[in-house]
Amino acid sequence: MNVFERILSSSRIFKNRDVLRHTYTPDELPHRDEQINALATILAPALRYETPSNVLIYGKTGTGKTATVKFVARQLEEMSSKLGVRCFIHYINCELIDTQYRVFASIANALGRNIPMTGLPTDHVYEEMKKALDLRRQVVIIVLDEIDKLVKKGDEALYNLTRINSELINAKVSIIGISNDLKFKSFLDPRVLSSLSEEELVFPPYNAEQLRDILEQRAKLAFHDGVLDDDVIPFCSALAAQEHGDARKALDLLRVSGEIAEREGADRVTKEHVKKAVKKIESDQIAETVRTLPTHSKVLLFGMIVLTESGYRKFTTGEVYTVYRNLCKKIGLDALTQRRVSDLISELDMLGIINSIIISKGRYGRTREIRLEMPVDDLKAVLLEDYRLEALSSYEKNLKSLTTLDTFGEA
Ligand SMILES: Nc1ncnc2c1ncn2[C@@H]1O[C@H](COP(=O)(O)OP(=O)(O)OP(=O)(O)O)[C@@H](O)[C@H]1O
Repeated sequence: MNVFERILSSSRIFKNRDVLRHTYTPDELPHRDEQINALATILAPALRYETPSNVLIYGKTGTGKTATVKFVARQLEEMSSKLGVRCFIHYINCELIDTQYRVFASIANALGRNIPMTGLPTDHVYEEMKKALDLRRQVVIIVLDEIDKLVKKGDEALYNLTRINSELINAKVSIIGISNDLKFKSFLDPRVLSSLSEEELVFPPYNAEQLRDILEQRAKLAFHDGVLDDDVIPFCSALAAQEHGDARKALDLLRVSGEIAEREGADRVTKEHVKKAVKKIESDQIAETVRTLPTHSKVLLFGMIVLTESGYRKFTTGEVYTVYRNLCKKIGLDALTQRRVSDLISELDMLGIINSIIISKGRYGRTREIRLEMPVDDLKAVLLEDYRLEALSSYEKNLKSLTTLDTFGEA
C-alpha cells in the first residue's frame, strides 16, 4: 500500500476535515436567516439591471459576515444565470489588497484585463477598470471584506468607487463593505460614508445554543459517525459563547480537538481533548504574538528562557536585565536601559506572554517577580525563527555562563 494512501485512509476521526476550515462556505447558515433575507432584498434589484444600494456590514469576528455574503452571492449568481442577467460579484480581502491601485487592478483583472499588481500610474489602472466594467450591460457587486484595512491608507479608493456609476454608461456598480471595526467610519469623508452606508446590517454574536446548531451541522460532514462524545459539542459551544459568540473559535476548537484525538491514536473525541485544544490554541496565539514582537523584547524573552533553564522558576527585573545585556553583546545589539527594559517587561505581561507581579520587599522597596507563561521549548522555537537571534542557538549549551550575574544581589 502506498504510504500516503495508508495515512489518508487511516483517519478514524475525520471524514472531511476541510469542512471545519474557515474557507469552507456551508450550504446552510443556521441563525442567519434574518441577515440573509435582508441582504438578498438589498441586492435583488441587480436581477433587473438596477443598481443595488451600497451596504456596510458590521459585527464582531466569527459572527458569519463573510459566510453570509458569500452565501447570498452564490445564490444571486445562480439566479442571475437562470434569468440570463449579467451579474458579477467580485470578492476582495482588503487585508491582502490594501491600496487603491491594487483594488482597481483586482477588479479590472477579474473582468478579463491583465494589469500588473504594481508599476503603472493609478489613473491608468482606474481607466482600465472603468473600461472593463463598462464593456457590457452588467451589474458588478464589489465586496470589500475587512474594509477598515483599506481605509487606513486613505479613503480615495472608496471615494472613487462610490462615484464611478456617474461615469459608466452600460454597467452598474455597487459595494458591500464588511468590517469588525466600527471606528473606521470616523476616518471616512462624510460624503463617502453616506454613500457607502445607504444600508447597514449588524451581525450580533451567537449564543451557546446557536453555536451548538452550527457545530452539529458541520460535525455531521466533518467527523465519522459516533466519534464525538455527547458533551464535546456543547462544551466547545459554551467556551466560544463565553468569548463573544465567535463561530470561528467554536469551529477551531472542534477541529483542533479532533486533531489532538487523532494524533493520540484515540477512537473518540472527548471533553479532555477539547481542554487540550483550548491550551493549544492559546499557545498558538501567543506564539503568533511573539513572532511580531520587536527584537529587544525577543532577546528579553530569550533571557528569561536562559534563567528558567538554569533552574530559576521566577526572576526579578535586575536578573533578567543582566542576562539580556549579555545576550545583546553576543548578537551585536546595543542594550536598552534598565528603565526601558522594565517598560518592555510590562508590555510582555499585558500580552500574556509572561506573568509578573510587584511584590514589596519592605524597606528594600518593591520588585517584580516574573515568570514565563508559555512552555519554554515552544517559546524558544518561535524566538529562534528570527534570524537576528539565530546566533543565540549556538550559545544554548553554554547558557549557564550567561547567568553569572553581577547584579544578583539586587532584588
Ligand atoms: N450561521 C452559521 N452557520 C454555519 N457556519 C457559520 C455560521 N456563521 C459563521 N459560520 C462559520 O464560522 C466561521 C467564521 O465565519 P465568518 O468568516 O463568516 O465570520 P466573520 O464575521 O466574517 O468574521 P471576521 O470578521 O473575523 O472575518 C466560518 O467558518 C463560517 O463558515
